[in-house]
Amino acid sequence: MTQPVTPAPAADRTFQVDLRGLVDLLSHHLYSSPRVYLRELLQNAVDALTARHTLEPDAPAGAFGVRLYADGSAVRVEDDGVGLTEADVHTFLATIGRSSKRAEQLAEKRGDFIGQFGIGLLSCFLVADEIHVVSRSARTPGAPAVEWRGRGDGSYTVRTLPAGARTRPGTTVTLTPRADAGEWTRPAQVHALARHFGSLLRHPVTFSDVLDGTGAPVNPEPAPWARTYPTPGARSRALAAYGAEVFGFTPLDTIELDLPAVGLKGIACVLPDTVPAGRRHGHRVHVKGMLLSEQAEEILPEWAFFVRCVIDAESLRPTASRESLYEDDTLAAVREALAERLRAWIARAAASDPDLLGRFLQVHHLAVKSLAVHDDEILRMLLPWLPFETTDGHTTLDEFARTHRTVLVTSSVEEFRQIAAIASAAGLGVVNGGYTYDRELVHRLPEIRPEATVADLDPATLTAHLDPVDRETELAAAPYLALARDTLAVFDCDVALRTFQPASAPALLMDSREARHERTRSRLAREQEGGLWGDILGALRQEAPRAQLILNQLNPLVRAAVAIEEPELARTSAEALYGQAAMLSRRPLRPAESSLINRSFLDLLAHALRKDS
Ligand SMILES: Nc1ncnc2c1ncn2[C@@H]1O[C@H](COP(=O)(O)OP(=O)(O)OP(=O)(O)O)[C@@H](O)[C@H]1O
Repeated sequence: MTQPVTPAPAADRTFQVDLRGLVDLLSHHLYSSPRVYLRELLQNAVDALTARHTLEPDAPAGAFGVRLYADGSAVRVEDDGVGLTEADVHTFLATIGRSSKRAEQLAEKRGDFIGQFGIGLLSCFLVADEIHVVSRSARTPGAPAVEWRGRGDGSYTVRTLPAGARTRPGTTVTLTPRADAGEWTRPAQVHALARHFGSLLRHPVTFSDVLDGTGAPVNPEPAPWARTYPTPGARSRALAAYGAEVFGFTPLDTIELDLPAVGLKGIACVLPDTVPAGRRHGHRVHVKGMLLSEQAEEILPEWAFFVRCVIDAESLRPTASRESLYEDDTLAAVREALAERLRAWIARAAASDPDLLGRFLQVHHLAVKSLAVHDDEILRMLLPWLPFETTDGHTTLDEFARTHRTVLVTSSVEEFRQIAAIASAAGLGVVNGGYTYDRELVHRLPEIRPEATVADLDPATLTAHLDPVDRETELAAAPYLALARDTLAVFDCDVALRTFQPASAPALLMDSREARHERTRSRLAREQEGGLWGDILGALRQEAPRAQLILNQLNPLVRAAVAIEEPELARTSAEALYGQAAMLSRRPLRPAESSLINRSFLDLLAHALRKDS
């Protein structure tokens, strides 16, 4: 008997990490641009100040700060923050993915800090091969100052410094940029980046150009919404000026945003120009003053594409790259609350500032229409004010409904073009329902104006309402109509004679897109007769609806045409009437139609010249 083989216990092993590869991956592939190294250094310094203030709660607000220095050959960031002991350096600085900001025994809450992942410092390898840190801990005042040098290959050294090396608590990080990173580390650029990322930071930050000895505060003033102003007018002018400075346009209006629950403040700038529907703009998002993203889309719903915002929030969570926000419940609630704020602004304008509302709708009616389709409240507030194309020109629906008890609406722009002139001559009020949202919105008018009636208008309905001609005229015109039908048979077009206003319109071409598609399909089925496609297309066949050319008996040209005796000229005149009516409908012409228009024009010209000679 053979003994069962007992498998040897599996040995526990540990992943091997190629440090150089890991550092390269995190530092080069997480961030969008090398410039973020400065944001990460500033953020670490600011987080260290936050920890220091928690440690020394009685210290005055501006007691601890951050100082940046650059001279073209080095960038130095010095802070009066909480600092590090040698043990801290091993644990936090030298361990990728370890962050002091997650440690549970901390008095501060994790939410007090901007950082949390323990990888931000690696971004320094985007511009330098070595990170040099000197630090003294405020938590352990007796501990000596410590020096750490971390290199891009994953190696590092630590040593304690002599007692006099750094007397005050805090940390200094020095980078010696690589030759290829000069663009990001020259003094003027460091200053510009510090202002870009740090202009709203709440701790004092200064910049010094060591070469020319100049220095300047990076964030000399609080955020514009945190300042006090002599009057409400001065406040709104200052906020608009700030919007113009950051976005490069003068806002049509500036909406203040304030959500105390998440410590969010900021402004929404209403764009002064139309934006293509659906195109979303990025917003500038600061967290605890630090600029995280200029292109954050996620703080507002899609319909809000008529504003760009600058916000500063306490409790939104950035992702590891820091260039977007975590999609969590807080973000969803913020989005909802900000949307509510924009709605309230629209409601206020509709209720009490018709001038502002008019300017807003002139530019953004498309955005508002897309919003009104899904939002009953906006629909109720704004539908009467929205502009539509109608047989009375461009007008608001409210105005239009006042003169037309029954509002007729077409389902395509083409149909509107075909029948607008005739319908308005007959006293009918028609709205062009062919543009996105328009037909749907017009049909909802009775919800807010119960006295209004809305009905669809299609070409067939209108044709039925055109007056027939008397029997005698019909008989006299029969030969011409037969010839015209024969000439236009290639376009599947019937020809009829009616009387309608305006008399100046010689002919109407009644056709719809569906009818044209149906005719194309039938034609293909005929061409493919017998084949697989012929069977399939044939099975789908319906009675192919025909186009209709309706000639206007009231029009002098038509009267002259039906009396033409010369058959060639009669054919040409029918073609010319068809071509003119097709052009008036402004739909794209088929190649056969374009050549028909060409041919009939040249024939008529030749005829006229022959007659004159
Ligand atoms: N200026 C500083 N002062 C004190 N401690 C610092 C400073 N800079 C870095 N540290 C320490 O090094 C740790 C790692 O920093 P790093 O920037 O890599 O990550 P983080 O800030 O914790 O998180 P994130 O990756 O989200 O930025 C920090 O948690 C902190 O303990």
